[in-house]
Amino acid sequence: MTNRELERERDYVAALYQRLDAVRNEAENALSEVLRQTPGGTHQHRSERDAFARVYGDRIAQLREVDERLAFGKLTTESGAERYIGRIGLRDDDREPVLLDWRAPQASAFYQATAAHPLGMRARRHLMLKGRTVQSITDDVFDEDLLDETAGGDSALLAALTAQRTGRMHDIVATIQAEQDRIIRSADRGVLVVQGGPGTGKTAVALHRAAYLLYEHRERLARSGVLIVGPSRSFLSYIEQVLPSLGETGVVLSSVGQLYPGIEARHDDAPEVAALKGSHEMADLLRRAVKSRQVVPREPQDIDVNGERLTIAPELIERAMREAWATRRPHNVARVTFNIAALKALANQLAAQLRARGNVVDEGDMPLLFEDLRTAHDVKVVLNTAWLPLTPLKLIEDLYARPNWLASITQRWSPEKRALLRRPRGSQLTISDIALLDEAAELLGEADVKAGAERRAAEEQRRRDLENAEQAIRNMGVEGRVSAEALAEGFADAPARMTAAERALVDRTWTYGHIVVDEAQELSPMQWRMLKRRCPMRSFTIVGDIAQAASAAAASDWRTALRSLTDDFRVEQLTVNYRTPRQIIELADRFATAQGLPVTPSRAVRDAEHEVLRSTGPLVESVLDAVAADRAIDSAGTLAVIADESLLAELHSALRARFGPLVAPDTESLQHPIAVLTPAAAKGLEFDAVVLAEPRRILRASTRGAASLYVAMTRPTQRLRIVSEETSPL
Ligand SMILES: Nc1ncnc2c1ncn2[C@@H]1O[C@H](COP(=O)(O)OP(=O)(O)OP(=O)(O)O)[C@@H](O)[C@H]1O
Repeated sequence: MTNRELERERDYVAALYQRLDAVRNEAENALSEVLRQTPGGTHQHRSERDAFARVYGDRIAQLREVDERLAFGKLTTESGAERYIGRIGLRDDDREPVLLDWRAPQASAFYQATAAHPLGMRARRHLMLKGRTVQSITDDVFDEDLLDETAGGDSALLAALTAQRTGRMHDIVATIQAEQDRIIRSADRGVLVVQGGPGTGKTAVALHRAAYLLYEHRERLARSGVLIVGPSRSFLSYIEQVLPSLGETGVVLSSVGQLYPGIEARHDDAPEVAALKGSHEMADLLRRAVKSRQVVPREPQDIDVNGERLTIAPELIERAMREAWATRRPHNVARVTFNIAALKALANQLAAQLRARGNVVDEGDMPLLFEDLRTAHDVKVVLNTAWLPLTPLKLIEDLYARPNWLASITQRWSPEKRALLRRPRGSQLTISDIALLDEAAELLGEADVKAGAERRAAEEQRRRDLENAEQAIRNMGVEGRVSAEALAEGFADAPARMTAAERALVDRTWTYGHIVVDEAQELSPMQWRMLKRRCPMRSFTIVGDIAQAASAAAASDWRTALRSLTDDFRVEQLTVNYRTPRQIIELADRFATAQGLPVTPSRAVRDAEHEVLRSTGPLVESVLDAVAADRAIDSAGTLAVIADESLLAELHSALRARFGPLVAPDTESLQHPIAVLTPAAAKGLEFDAVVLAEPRRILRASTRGAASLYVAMTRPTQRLRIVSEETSPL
């Protein structure tokens, strides 16, 4: 029976691949057709041709991405109808669906149906493919009458969980579990927090949810974009394949250190500095800092305008300032109002002065006087001293590098607290600085009024491009096959041509349709403020584990953590650990609970083949031995040596000397079988095996040492070895 079933599935899946090839051919033919059209005609024609070529090119690339495991499941309904589930939807020549996109509502029973709640289904079948061929099938039967005909066999989930890790995260589309599926498909509005212990699939769920939302709200989100924020660059490279493999390419991935366009911060400050920079009070401090750059002079100022002496009274400056403040615009924008108000008042004063000396000055002369004053050096100096144009970088650098100024705006701070911010100009920006720069940019506004106007013009152009694209699609008769948004992106002249995702990355003021934040427990109030500005509609998926919060600026519960974002959020819990075998997670949870961390207990789906091993002895030697012993068990898997920063360099060079090119060249890379990492760099990642070097050192490294150690212990999918010089706290 099983063989017959297997053959049947092979035939069906083979037909699906034929269909995929046919669709791809269609796109390739359409592309060649477009490219064959002779260039020439109007600029508009050429631009349309290029845009169509780009859209078809993208479609072909997308169809290539979904080749692997195109179909992975089948539902049999109570009436006997069969629905195949895959990475994308496909229809046959008669437009009948032959493969359902996993995100379609009719596919949801594949993930949700159970024997107790079969949701109108008789059976669910998992199809395991190798290349384009079905290798095996496993069935869950919800109807006892069908038991005879079913295949049985290994669970697809266990096969996925025990598979060797490659250093890159894979999609879980074939084996999403019911509790995960509910979260993935929940409504996009508002703020959703997904809390779960390590390895419960939070990252996987977050990424699949992004893919789901893009499917469900394609039009809106293609225009505004989805942003995924992760803790580090190495984490982003770990997850970057997942969405393309689900056919989604337009998502913006960014680490917190990359959220300010044009700058990439890769290192953070010392914990107590990061905690201060991340705290709410920095928002007030920056506001005061900006305000302190709007100064009414104490004394009247005597100036010279083309040989004419003028005295500028402090009251004149103050009145102009009041006018500017009334606009409630940011500093640099309001400065324009200030300047105009001051120049007008000065022009009146100058006119009165000239008239008093018997000159005739009428209304027609006023623009000339205004212009004379605007270009006069002395006037510029006075107005700039009163209201200096500022860039975010200059404001932040001054704040750190000018202790007297800092003291003048932080009178209630202790000298020790101020000293935390002290730093010479030109120092490298840290991850914590990024949110401060962003806050400063918000308070300052566009320094260059022209740049603002150019941006508005570009937005207007994009709107027109979109209308033209819609028209071009109607003209070509390809409605529903090509999206106007994608086509419009191709209209821009080559150097400026950017996808929505690319535009979002370079534009600080871009607002996204949805933001996914991973390892969200680490974010500081200032970082949440920055993210709130990136999505004023507050449509967020926030995933994390409060017990793993290791950064100094992190909060210890979600309500406090999210205070700068919203009070109104819903929390979903994930409770099954898919990564870490029972023995390891039990040890880790016991340790974390004893340390007072707010652990969310999770149930492991499997037992380890190997118990947790402990060894003591001279550290470097013992680590080398532990790595060698593990390679003897599995020479092809991934292994991470995790240690406190202070031990990293020594361990890394010893490992390089012993294991050569198997070891990553630096302490960030993941593309080698053996990685050497701090707990912070290992955050969110996983390896077949972990060698944990000198846990006591990690525990004592900071006030959040216990959380770092908890993170480190929960990285392995198979084996954990704990190595220490003397006794270990574990
Ligand atoms: N339904 C599933 N099917 C197959 N694999 C799964 C499933 N859910 C999770 N996994 C796997 O479990 C591992 C852990 O998932 P993930 O990294 O998303 O966990 P996490 O909760 O984000 O962990 P951490 O808090 O440690 O960052 C990954 O390898 C993921 O692919």
